[in-house]
Amino acid sequence: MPNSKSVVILGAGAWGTTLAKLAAINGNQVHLWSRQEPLEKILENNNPQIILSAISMKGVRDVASIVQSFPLAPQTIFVTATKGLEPHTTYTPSQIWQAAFPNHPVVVLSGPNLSQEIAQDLPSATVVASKNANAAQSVQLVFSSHRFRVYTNPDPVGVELGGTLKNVIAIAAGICDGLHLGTNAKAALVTRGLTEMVRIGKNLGAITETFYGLSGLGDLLATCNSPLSRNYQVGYQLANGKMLEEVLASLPGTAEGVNTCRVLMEIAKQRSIPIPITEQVYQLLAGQVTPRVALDKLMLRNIKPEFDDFPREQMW
Ligand SMILES: NC(=O)C1=CN([C@@H]2O[C@H](COP(=O)(O)OP(=O)(O)OC[C@H]3O[C@@H](n4cnc5c(N)ncnc54)[C@H](OP(=O)(O)O)[C@@H]3O)[C@@H](O)[C@H]2O)C=CC1
Ligand SMILES: O=C(CO)COP(=O)(O)O
Repeated sequence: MPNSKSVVILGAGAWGTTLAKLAAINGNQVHLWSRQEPLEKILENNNPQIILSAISMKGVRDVASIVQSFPLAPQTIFVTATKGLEPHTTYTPSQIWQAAFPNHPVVVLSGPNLSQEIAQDLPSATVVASKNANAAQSVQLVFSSHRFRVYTNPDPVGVELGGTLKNVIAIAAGICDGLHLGTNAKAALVTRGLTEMVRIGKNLGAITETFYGLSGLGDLLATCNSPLSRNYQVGYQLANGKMLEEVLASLPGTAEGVNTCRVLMEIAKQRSIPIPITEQVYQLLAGQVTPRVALDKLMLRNIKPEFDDFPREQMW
């Protein structure tokens, strides 16, 4: 294949395995790494043009520092598909990769991508975002197929935060469905959840419009409406009376929203950003409130205008 690339995928979990298949379908030479094997051989023998990380948030920094110890071609592109935030530093995965490899292009891949559906060959779309347009376009070509439509976007911060912040709202959506609160409640929750995502995103330097695209609203809808989502499952099972430890132990894979929620509360406190839904999810995960009390606390907040920053000329 003339445009075939050497692609190393780090993390042989649900998402890494699915992305490896998508890249292989297009004739790329794909090498999937799980931490049971030595990374050295894969990196040294294959001269990767693209290194994609689908590692859970908790492993990103360690894996990035292992990769740092190997010589790489200067044009090697890093792609990150992790949806999480690092505790304490509050870094996003792409910030960790960019800090470890300051001279390499970094691309964020994120969208409404429940891996089980993609693995069944169902149609799906995603976004690849980077400050480096050429790098984003290269990654777009690697993964685009008749079943996986890949868009480029110049706002990596917004794309990455969309995929990360929606996980907390998906926990809340699972609670909403687990309590059988109805379609009106779910619509209100998801819409106000998007408002929280935009508020945090803008504060962290994202472009607002990005949150209304695939990686924001798109992923929010997919994750808040699917029992395939691990984050949704956390909320649903908590609403049905299970303990958090019990839910996490039985979950197939990682629910990043649990840790993301804790990190978001730190960010919101430092920057005085109001995020009431996230705050109730946080208190629920910490065992400080029951689902019903969290609901009442949200419904009984002070009444207020719908939008924080409606255009001045449109106000009364
Ligand atoms: N599944 C999905 O539908 C999607 C997932 N994502 C995101 O992708 C990321 C991975 O998700 P997913 O594949 O589903 O999760 P899984 O739990 O299935 O896999 C997690 C992966 O991370 C690796 N890992 C975990 N901790 C460490 C560590 N300390 N050091 C090295 N490797 C580690 C695991 O390795 P090992 O197997 O050796 O434990 C495994 O390869 C998450 O951030 C998730 O939000 C994004 C889009 C879709
Ligand atoms: O990010 C995802 C879909 O886009 C996967 O969601 P979960 O991690 O909640 O399963």
